Amino acid sequence: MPHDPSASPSPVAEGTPFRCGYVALVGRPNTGKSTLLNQLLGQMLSITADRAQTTRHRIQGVLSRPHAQLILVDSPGYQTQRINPLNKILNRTAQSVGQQADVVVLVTEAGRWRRQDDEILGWLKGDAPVIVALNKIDQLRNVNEVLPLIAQVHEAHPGLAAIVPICARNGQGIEALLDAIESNLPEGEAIYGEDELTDRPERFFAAEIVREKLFRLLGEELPYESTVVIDRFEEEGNLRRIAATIIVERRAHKPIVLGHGGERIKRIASEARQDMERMFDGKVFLTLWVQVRSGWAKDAAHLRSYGYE
Ligand SMILES: Nc1nc2c(ncn2[C@@H]2O[C@H](COP(=O)(O)OP(=O)(O)OP(=O)(O)O)[C@@H](O)[C@H]2O)c(=O)[nH]1
Repeated sequence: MPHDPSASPSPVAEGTPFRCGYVALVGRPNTGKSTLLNQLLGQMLSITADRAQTTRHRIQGVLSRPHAQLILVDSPGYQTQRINPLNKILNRTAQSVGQQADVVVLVTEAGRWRRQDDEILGWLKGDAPVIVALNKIDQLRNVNEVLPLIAQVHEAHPGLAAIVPICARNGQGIEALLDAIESNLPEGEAIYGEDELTDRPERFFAAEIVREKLFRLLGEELPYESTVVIDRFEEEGNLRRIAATIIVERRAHKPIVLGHGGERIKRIASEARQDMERMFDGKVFLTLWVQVRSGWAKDAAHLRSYGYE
């Protein structure tokens, strides 16, 4: 809406503007991305299943702050890094992530700057603002040891939005990192309303874990229009009984997901169950089905037209 200078200023114009956008964590293996994500997860909300499953992003959670909504997304490179040669992945990550995210956080290690870190930064140039998180500062003898590295990275990559030393394991520096991310997000209203967010993320994560296994084990064969629905999620003490359905659009997709003699679906189920047991810290009985439901993708396309993706 055009600004009318004669109108009395809105509260937003007077105060801090609200910011909202997609944030991606990238980096070479073992730098602490998962640990950082877990550190953030404690503060994050998840999205109700319908909305999350319309997307090609893997949304990991939404962080609501007084003046910002941060939507953490996974990058394709991050998802596939275990089944692809490193360079191909980093390249792919860098190529796609700038288009996917409004802010990119390169997670690397304070004591171990590598040539690959420079390469990733080179690839990321020109897209979204990039913040470098120098992780594992607890491994330094003295935290001031990080200062020369900050100067060095700053000189080599003057376009960086921020360089923030952190310890993903104990949470040190995380607030500063969040502030840096927030100030680099575009101004805009929250994408997710309160009614779309839940503070009971387990169900959501169960679906996400199955989706991740599908992605990892099917790779290029993964039918574009597939989704995962949690049919049942029951807790009995430390045991969770979870039933999930992988929905595909065409009959021909079903054998791809099942694999020869059902081998693939068994592996998806077994790996997903192990991840869930780790995440939920308890026993999991997982039942997995594959169902053909023509037409569901049209609904998804309809939801996408709300502007998501
Ligand atoms: N000392 C220390 N170790 C950390 C910190 N953050 C992560 N680590 C350790 O670094 C190792 C790798 O951490 P992950 O979080 O799995 O790293 P990642 O980048 O997700 O790894 P990939 O999944 O291989 O890409 C683990 O052993 C973590 O415990 C930290 O702040 N300090």
